[in-house]
Amino acid sequence: MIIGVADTTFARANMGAFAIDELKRHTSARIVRVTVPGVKDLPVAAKKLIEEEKCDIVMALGMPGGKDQDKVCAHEASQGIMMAQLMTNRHIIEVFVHEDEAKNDAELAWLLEQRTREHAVNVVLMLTRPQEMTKLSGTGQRQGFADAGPARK
Ligand SMILES: Cc1nc2c(=O)[nH]c(=O)nc-2n(C[C@H](O)[C@H](O)[C@H](O)CO)c1C
Repeated sequence: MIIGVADTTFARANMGAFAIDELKRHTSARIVRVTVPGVKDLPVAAKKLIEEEKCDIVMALGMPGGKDQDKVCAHEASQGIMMAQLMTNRHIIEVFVHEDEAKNDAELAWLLEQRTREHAVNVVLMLTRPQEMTKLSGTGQRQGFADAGPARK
């Protein structure tokens, strides 16, 4: 099994390093990493990891900024990532932390790491123990901030 990790220099933390550290805690799968400038470069990076590096699944890690043009970029990048998934029939787990989700730098640093790590666990489960994901179905999981939990009647 091979896991791809694509991250960006635009992000304000080393999301790739967090992902690889967490993946290694849960799997001995080979990991291939690539770093690109920004989120709009992630779709082709992920597609190349799948097609050229034979990755079974890819984490696409990015941090959209807080400006309007950043949000447009992020939307375009998401669409590209979805297209790459459909073209390759492989999951590309998009891990985006929007800069304005956090109330300050400290919270942003924490969120960039926490969301990345929690999605790395998802990736390992999806790849190696998908039945464990099914056990979590409908439980209101969130990555980073607190889980929402299941809705109650
Ligand atoms: C406006 C803008 N905003 C972001 C952003 O919020 N987050 C990010 O990771 N990258 C951004 N970029 C850079 C583009 O994603 C891309 O790297 C360049 O357009 C070069 O292809 C751009 C150009």
